[in-house]
Amino acid sequence: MRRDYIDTGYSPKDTDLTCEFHIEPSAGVNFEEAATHMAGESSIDSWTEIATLSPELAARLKPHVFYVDEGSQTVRVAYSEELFELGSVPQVLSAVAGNILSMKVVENLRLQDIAFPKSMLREFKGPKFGLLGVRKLTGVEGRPLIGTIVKPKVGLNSEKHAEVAYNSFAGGCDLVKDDENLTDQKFNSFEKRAELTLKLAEKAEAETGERKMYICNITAPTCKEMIRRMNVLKDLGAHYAMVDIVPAGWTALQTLREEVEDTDLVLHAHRCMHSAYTRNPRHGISMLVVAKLCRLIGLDQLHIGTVVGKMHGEKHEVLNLRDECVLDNVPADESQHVLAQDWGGLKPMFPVASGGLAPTMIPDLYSIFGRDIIMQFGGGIHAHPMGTAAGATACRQALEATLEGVSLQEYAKKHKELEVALDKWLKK
Ligand SMILES: O=C(O)[C@H](O)COP(=O)(O)O
Ligand SMILES: [Mg+2]
Repeated sequence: MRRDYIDTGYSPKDTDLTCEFHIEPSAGVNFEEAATHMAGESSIDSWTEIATLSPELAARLKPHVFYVDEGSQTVRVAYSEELFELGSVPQVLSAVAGNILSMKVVENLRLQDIAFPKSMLREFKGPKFGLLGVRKLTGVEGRPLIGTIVKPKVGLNSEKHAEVAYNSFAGGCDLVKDDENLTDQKFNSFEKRAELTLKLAEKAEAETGERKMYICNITAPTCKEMIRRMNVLKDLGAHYAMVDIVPAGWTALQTLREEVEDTDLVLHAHRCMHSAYTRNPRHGISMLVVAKLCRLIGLDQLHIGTVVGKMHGEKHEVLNLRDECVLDNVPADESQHVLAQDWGGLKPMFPVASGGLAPTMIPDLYSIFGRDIIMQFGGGIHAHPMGTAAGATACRQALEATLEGVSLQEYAKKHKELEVALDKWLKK
């Protein structure tokens, strides 16, 4: 063993950042050796003994692998806070999810969770609005929010896009958002779409007496351009902006969060592309880590999966994400690779279920997530045989039925839009 990083007698300090990893050593490498290499490479060490690393420096900054379970291929490592730039998500990831994922000594390696110390939490603002702020802004209390994604994902011009959004609002949607791959294309420019859609959101508000929020995607090639788009939205009177968190990157998210201080926009986080590194259960970074970084940085709403829809993710994993979004104190759950996290007063995020949902799934969604969830329906609204507005109405009817404890079939007897939705999506 090159270094004494395996230290199962060590108790992590309050100021340590701790990580849980799943490790599969490569053939011929023993488990503790792989863990030692991984701990060293993610902190102070190199592939060979380095003369420039004095015993004093190593003693002060060395990682402590304080939990080792070869059977479950799990280790936990405590890192001194001194190793980190406390307010920098990119720097933390360059350390604990950086070179180590590429090392030959491991066949597979996955960062399962990071527990952040208070000293680090203090460097981040967390969400400006979060769950309670969104409830206040939308005026929706005591029930899940209903949202949609304008479909088709891309291709509609700005006028048509705004019209589809208007129909969704008029039918009963609280929120209407862009799809992840709609940004600023020739057929539908950012500026024109934002202007027309926000105008029709206002019209729908006046007609329905409900708050109607349009969530425009500001994902762009540079942070400078994203900030410009945020300011365009602010000047148009918008309350929201959406960003594709993984394609845009962590530095961009931290930059946008700073801009929220001036623009006062709620940040909706679309997690598209996360599965490039979260889906393989044996390698990469878990979605739990992604969710925690989003809360730390201060995004307000985050897609966490659907359980019953089209997106990958077992119920227990999705519920762990939900808990990490909303709880002030997350208890440790060894079997789920969840470390305890006291969020130190950072506000909860509003979890979003989106992808492959139909109004017929609302009772299941409600029993899985409860009331603090944003339910989003794309195809489940725009494919309604009576059109978009009826699709949105069917969702509101299904939610009313669920909240009243009435079956959808019973409620549909007096609610045509729901009846048609059941006919389409239940009898297939
Ligand atoms: O961005 C999303 O969440 C998806 O576009 C949802 O669309 P769907 O409901 O049609 O799957
Ligand atoms: Mg989408």
